Amino acid sequence: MKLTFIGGGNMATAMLGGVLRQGLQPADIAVLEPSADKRAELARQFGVHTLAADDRLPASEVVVLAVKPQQMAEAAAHIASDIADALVISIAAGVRVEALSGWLGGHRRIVRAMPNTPALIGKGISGVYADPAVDAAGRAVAGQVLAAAGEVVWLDNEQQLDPVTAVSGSGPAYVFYFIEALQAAGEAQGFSPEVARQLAYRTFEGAVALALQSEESAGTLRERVTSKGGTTERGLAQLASAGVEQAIVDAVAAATKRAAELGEQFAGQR
Ligand SMILES: NC(=O)C1=CN([C@@H]2O[C@H](COP(=O)(O)OP(=O)(O)OC[C@H]3O[C@@H](n4cnc5c(N)ncnc54)[C@H](O)[C@@H]3O)[C@@H](O)[C@H]2O)C=CC1
Ligand SMILES: O=C(O)[C@@H]1CCC=N1
Repeated sequence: MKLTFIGGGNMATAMLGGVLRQGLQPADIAVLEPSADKRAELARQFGVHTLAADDRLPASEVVVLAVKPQQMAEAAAHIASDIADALVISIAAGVRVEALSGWLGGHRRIVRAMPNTPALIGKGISGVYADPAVDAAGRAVAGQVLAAAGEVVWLDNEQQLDPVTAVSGSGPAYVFYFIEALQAAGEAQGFSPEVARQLAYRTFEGAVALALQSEESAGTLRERVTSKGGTTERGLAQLASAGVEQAIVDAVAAATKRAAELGEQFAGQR
């Protein structure tokens, strides 16, 4: 499979890690990236072929659009005459199939996906939506590319991509935020940064591994940690009185709204 990424930033780098680990050859992958420094780094790190902003696209079966929403119109217009019948996978937040199709000269073999950065180590999760014009073979190819990043959840309508973006696309940032806070809290109690880091990181790793393996809900596992009259009860009461659960609900609602705003912003643009 010949695969070309448009944009070689954070997310393309994360996905490259996944597809190479799955056995795709670096010689079959090209990345179009305007920054010379990033091109050099991509070639060094992955051995893939790199293209500068003005270069024409090589013949590709799959083209992954991995630029920011605000960069998409220009990036798509640049490749519109080179994509032939390639399957185009956009990973941009918000930007809808209609807008992409317009910038790509009416192309309809378009899949939208929302992966996340753990793709780099094959532990991502992607929500995926295919335009009805994409046939079963196209969906299978998209599934194969995204499976390299981790688990795949197919969506049957495009709107669902907005809350997927808010929950799992942005989600690693919420988790890192919590890890940072737990580490800082350990340091505030007098531990060195190294020890506080070890305590916080291993706690996350262990709790998530336990939750994934367990038949019990996260709520039941939480109750098992919480002894009556003990320390966890006191700590959780503090989280509840600070409204942390509602803050998480509000964060996801705000991120969903932002994804929808991005969709509106680029709808109907030519
Ligand atoms: N970072 C994340 O966790 C996730 C990001 N996304 C989506 O992935 C897309 C890319 O995000 P990041 O990788 O974080 O951004 P980034 O800024 O790291 O990467 C974008 C890259 O595109 C390049 N670029 C700019 N204009 C270009 C053009 N006209 N043609 C080709 N390349 C161009 C930039 O030089 C940059 O290296 C965004 O649309 C975002 O919504 C999706 C899931 C997760
Ligand atoms: O923050 C963003 O807009 C992108 C989409 C999901 C994660 N990063």
